[in-house]
Amino acid sequence: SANQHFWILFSNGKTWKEMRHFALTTLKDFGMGKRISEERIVEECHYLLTEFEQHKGKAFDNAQIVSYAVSNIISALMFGKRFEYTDPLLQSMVERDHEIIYLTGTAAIQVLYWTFLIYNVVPWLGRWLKNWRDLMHNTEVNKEEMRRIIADLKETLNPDICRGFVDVFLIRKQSLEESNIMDSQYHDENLLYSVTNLFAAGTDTVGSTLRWCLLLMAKYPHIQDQVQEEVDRVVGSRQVRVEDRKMMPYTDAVIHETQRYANIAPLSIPLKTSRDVTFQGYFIKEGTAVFPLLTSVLYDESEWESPHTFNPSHFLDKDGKFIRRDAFIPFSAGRRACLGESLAKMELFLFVTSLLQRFRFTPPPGVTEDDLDLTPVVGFTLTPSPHQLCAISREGF
Ligand code: HEM
Repeated sequence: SANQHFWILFSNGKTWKEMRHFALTTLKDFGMGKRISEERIVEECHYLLTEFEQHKGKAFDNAQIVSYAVSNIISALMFGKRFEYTDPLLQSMVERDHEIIYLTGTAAIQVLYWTFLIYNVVPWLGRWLKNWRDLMHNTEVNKEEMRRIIADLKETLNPDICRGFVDVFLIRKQSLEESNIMDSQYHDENLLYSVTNLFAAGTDTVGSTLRWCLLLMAKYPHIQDQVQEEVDRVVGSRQVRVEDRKMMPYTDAVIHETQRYANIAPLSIPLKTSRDVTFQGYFIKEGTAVFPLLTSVLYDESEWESPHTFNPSHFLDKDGKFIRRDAFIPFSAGRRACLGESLAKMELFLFVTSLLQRFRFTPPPGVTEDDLDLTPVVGFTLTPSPHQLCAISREGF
């Protein structure tokens, strides 16, 4: 069934509980949010910077390369290895994930249109069916590629050296089979879904947030000035580290404000009520599908001084110290909240600071800051419209 394509993201009950718990503990064992993932991200930053450097200050679209770098962080956790940016397998995985996320969004949105705009059914139906077919096709190819990678890992499995999430899963599966436990959740399909889900959830989200941040820096050069002043003062020309963050309230505020303003997962993920609830005077029966609109919180007029403006001061007090805000919930909240939050935050901080330490981001020649368009492309997530930026090497680097 369609549901099966979506494992932790779109499953419920026993499977979700067991798989979420397994994913969380295994990823933590492999250093999600800890020093070891910091090392991986730092290593990946070097590859990414080299790639940006090669454009020698000329304008280019950074979408693909940013996704490759981010995808490699998940690969490291899943498979214990990174891919070269020129590897066709990496390129195809990233491209297909991207399309799946876009097509899922258009499919969901078009279903809504379909329900409400009955008059338009005929023209929409054709487009919708085509998108649905593309989505199913991409999902199949994606699964095929993952199956191959998993098969390779299975062949070279050595219980003494766990390379990543996939190995842990396979070893758990083997030992359950040896104990004749038949009804476990540790079977090939769940492994496949968990790996594809973690890629889907962890690549486009971080990649598009990073790209929003660079675009916003190019659009608002006075804000970029302040980040770079802070990076130069606190980090200088050495490698940036996660522990630097507490000394960098302005940069931290800029990253938080990027996440708030970019609002990349406006609908979060559809959930089901686990019991009857009354919300704002409405009675909602147990088992009803609900879409938590994160936009309504991230752009709440009663919470934010200027919700529709990119304004890092939302996260700074009058002395320039970083302040947490309760209405900052880009990762959603509660039991189903994002499982990768700690990893995502670490990636964003290290990638953003490393890039701004080395490069000045500007619009292409002949394009003004005002011309840079902040209208998102609407899929399941909101990504920046296709654009080019110059990454100009800063003095001393
Ligand atoms: C800027 C980056 C990210 C943002 C904004 C983000 C946001 C979200 C949101 C809004 C949800 C839905 C929560 C809900 O339904 O209440 C979610 C779920 C999830 N995210 Fe993330 N995410 C990000 C990065 C990541 C990363 C790096 C990973 C992988 C390690 C990840 C893995 C997941 C998973 C597995 C779920 C499903 C959890 C469940 O249903 O139990 N995310 N994320």
